[in-house]
Amino acid sequence: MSDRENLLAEIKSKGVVHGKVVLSSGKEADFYIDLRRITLDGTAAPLVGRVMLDLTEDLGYDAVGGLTLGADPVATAMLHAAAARGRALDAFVVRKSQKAHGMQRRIEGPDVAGRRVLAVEDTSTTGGSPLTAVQALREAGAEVVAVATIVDRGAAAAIAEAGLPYRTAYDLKDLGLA
Ligand SMILES: O=P(O)(O)OC[C@H]1O[C@H](OP(=O)(O)OP(=O)(O)O)[C@H](O)[C@@H]1O
Ligand SMILES: O=C(O)c1cc(=O)[nH]c(=O)[nH]1
Repeated sequence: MSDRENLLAEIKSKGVVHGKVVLSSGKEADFYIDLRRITLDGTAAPLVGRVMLDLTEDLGYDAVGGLTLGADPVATAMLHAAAARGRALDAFVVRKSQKAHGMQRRIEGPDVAGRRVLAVEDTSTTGGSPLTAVQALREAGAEVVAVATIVDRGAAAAIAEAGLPYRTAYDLKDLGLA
């Protein structure tokens, strides 16, 4: 099986939780896709790195990250998968608010100013989380080339409205949820 097929099987078996939940946006849903159970899983996380690199390989970026916490292990999986392929790819973490002490940074990691960066998420429903990261990255002087998620739950229109390309490895149909 390919990495993409293997990762889909991992998500279906370990990441989908059925039952009433309140989402980040405040909306209610009948299922939750808990991708922390995938991006922090020793078998699935390396697949995440390779699948997300393959999905975005034509985009020409040299740093990757997004809004903490969901985006963080996606970005580091990509960093390590890129290193294994001989490619130097930096990661960064966008804080939900600027740190009040220490370096007082909103974006942690190597500087992103003047660089082409990819904004990632584990999953997105409204686009709100990746677009918050995009705004912070643009304020920091980065050029955001696109947004990419592992599983899309419906964020395409919001991301297109922000003028950005959007890539997703899987949608709800792939998971048998739509
Ligand atoms: O904002 P949306 O585009 O609709 O996407 C949904 C968000 O919900 C989850 O994070 P959550 O807000 O639960 O926070 P966490 O990453 O800190 O767990 C997920 O990781 C996305 O960031
Ligand atoms: O919209 C969300 O908050 C959300 C949905 C989902 O399936 N998984 C997740 O982590 N967040």
